[in-house]
Amino acid sequence: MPHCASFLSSMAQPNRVQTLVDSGLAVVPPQYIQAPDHRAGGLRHDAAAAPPIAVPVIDLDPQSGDPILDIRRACKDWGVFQVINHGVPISLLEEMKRVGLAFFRSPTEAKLRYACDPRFPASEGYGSKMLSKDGGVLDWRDYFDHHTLPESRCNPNRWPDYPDNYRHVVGEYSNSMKALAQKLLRMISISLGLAPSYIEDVIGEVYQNITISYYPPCPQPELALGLQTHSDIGAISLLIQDDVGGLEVLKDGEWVLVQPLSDAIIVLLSDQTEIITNGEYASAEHRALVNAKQVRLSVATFYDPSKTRVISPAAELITDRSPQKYRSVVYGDYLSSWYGKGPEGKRNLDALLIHQ
Ligand SMILES: O=C(O)CCC(=O)C(=O)O
Ligand SMILES: [Fe+2]
Repeated sequence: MPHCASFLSSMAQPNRVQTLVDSGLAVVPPQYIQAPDHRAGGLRHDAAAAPPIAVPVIDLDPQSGDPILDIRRACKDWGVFQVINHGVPISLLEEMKRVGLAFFRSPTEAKLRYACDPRFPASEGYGSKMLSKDGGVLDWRDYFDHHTLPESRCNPNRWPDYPDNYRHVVGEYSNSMKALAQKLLRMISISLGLAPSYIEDVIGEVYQNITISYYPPCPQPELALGLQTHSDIGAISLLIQDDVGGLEVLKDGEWVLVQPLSDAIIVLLSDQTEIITNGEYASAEHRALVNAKQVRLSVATFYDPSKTRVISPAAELITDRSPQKYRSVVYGDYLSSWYGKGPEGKRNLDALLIHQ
């Protein structure tokens, strides 16, 4: 029975936002409508409304001076900054976005060959719903998640094989992001007076995931979010975005748009860095807005500890004036709680707070 067969195949293929949009949707389905106090009102493309404050841009070129002081200030005041002259070829940033977009522009059946397994959170591949819990508001986003490090979990055969150079580009991009994350974590450790390798030593063997996010145009952008408010879970995230704009970070209670800069890489401090630094540097709360007209694409590289690592505040940063703020946590436990409950701002980090 054709009717039955098509019903079964739609059951087997979880919805993607892009498929909904391609079906000619004029309104946002109820599962994607945010509660009124979570709504962003959509992306305001209003040239006159230049932000009164902007996310810091730090030049990493050693000829331009010592960036450690700038990094300290940006980590303390923002938890997010953009870096330029970072050593990663701009052509590689462009190529990474280009192959990602080509994958999302390919036919649905071709994309579904790489569908992630919806039974497991953060499973590799093409997906849309990130959290394992049911009933939460859904993000207006599709994604492709690649497991890139350690080598034992990296299998490029599970990545798209088109365009021809897709797998090669992701491999090169992974190497470049690893080198940049190591450089930044060393600078961040130094900026706190810790040994340069301090944060890397706590993290242990690195787990790196590269997630391409694809945000289709949204018929009612004022009602939905591309990605709900969250801070990233691991140690540090490196993000590139196209020129559409939509990433916002929370700064002193105000949402600030991260201005797209084609040669920059956005650095977001994540929750484990907040714990290790005993709250000296807080992880960045951020969200992604959608808009009615344009597709938006970003590529996030997450640099995270191994699941068995115990993450604790650095003893060197605990003093009488700054007592221990967080309990220690096994990273794998933190991860399970996050994927089970969802972010809701920073609730998973708040659960570790030691109340003085
Ligand atoms: O698309 C963006 O700008 C944000 C992506 C992000 O925050 C994430 O993947 O965790
Ligand atoms: Fe994020």
